[in-house]
Amino acid sequence: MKIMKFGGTSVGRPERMHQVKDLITLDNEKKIVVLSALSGTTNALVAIGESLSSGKKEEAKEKIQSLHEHYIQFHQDLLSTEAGKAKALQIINEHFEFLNIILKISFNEAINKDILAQGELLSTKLFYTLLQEDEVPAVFLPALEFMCIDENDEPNLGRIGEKLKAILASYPNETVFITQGYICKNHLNEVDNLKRGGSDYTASLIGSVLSASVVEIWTDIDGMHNNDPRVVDQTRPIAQLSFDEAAELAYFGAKILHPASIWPAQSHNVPVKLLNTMEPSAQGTTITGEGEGSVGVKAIAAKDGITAIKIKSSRMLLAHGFLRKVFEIFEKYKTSIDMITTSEVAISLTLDDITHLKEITAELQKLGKVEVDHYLSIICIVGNSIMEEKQVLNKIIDSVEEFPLRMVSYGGSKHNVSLLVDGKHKNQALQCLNNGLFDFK
Ligand SMILES: Nc1ncnc2c1ncn2[C@@H]1O[C@H](COP(=O)(O)OP(=O)(O)O)[C@@H](O)[C@H]1O
Ligand SMILES: N[C@@H](CC(=O)OP(=O)(O)O)C(=O)O
Repeated sequence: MKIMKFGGTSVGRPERMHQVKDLITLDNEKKIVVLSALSGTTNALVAIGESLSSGKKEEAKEKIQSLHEHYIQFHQDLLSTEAGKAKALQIINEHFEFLNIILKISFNEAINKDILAQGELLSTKLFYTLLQEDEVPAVFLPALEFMCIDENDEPNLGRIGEKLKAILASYPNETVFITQGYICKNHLNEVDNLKRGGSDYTASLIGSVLSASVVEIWTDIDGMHNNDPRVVDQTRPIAQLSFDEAAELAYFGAKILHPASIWPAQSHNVPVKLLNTMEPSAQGTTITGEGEGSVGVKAIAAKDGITAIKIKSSRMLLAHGFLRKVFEIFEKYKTSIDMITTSEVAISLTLDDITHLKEITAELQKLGKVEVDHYLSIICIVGNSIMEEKQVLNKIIDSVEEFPLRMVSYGGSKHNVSLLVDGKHKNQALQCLNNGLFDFK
């Protein structure tokens, strides 16, 4: 059994959906095909939810109308028979009728989650209609029947596995199963989701519970690049990464992968491949337990919107138990820390979730003087045992010498060096690191 996940860019145009159909029918291996919403759809649904939450019903109505028109055009280009088109139109109209009904009722967070789920429901149903039109045998597998998260929003692997295996057992002879990425049920049995970009996570969770042969993430680029191709000139795909390297890159901003999508595959040692739907023969990136191979810098990623907190106290570090008190405050507000450095009189740490910043700083002020800086970026340089490579830190520091460094984290893991810079310097710093650390001759 293999898992093939196709992102929004791979299903966002009718001709690309046809390519996806060709790719999933190339071999006879049993496969679960996980689809995201058409590119742009989840953003549009988020915008509809925002209009509704601020009481702007007319605005929401216009946004629903314009998305509806997009789908009407899409199905006409996707399908060729009158029967196929009629079926697709009926699906589209049902989902947009639902959105229009929501306009008339009072809005809340649970309804918002229902709105966000429409994208993946539409893409999978339209794709399934295309398969039916072309007489490709396949089973439609509703993710809401097996994908679930607990009261801490964590996937419940045991239950997912049990439910999914029970459903699959009723189709012993079928080879192609189509399901939705991103969406799930929560502990209240309401529709929920795995957070933005979460279809990769769906694929990896399924791959893990079924001990799949591989999880393939099909997207619009030929694998994980050594730097962010959206902002850096001259980047190249990396053929091989270890799970740890890939997890660090995803966590620190490499948009090609959802940050949580590595651990499920890693826990069952299922290889993950990043492949290009538009160029299926390209090698892509293979992520396994043994990415080890060559020592050295492999890639750079960056995470924006970081907040740094400095706690200064002359009574501090020599007093044992001080760090525990600081960490307990973050634990109380379920807020995780990314980077941390300490000195004799101060601790600096970074957060990307500032939902509870006010409460956290109020409590930290009881321990010392607190300074808060916003709009920072963490740049993460990842590679196998990079600390063993001579001069690596020198090269990194030399490359970014023109930018003030707010924090440097070295030694926390042998795979990673992290720098904290002002967000306005991020793009330039990424380019300078690319020039200083990689050879493009
Ligand atoms: N290090 C990186 N390597 C490859 N792609 C990256 C990297 N950092 C950012 N990206 C961006 O990630 C995009 C693919 O992710 P995404 O848009 O979520 O695709 P999909 O719609 O298939 O889920 C690429 O088009 C690329 O611009
Ligand atoms: N459609 C969802 C889930 C997702 O994973 O999308 P993509 O695979 O296009 O990043 C989102 O946009 O967040």
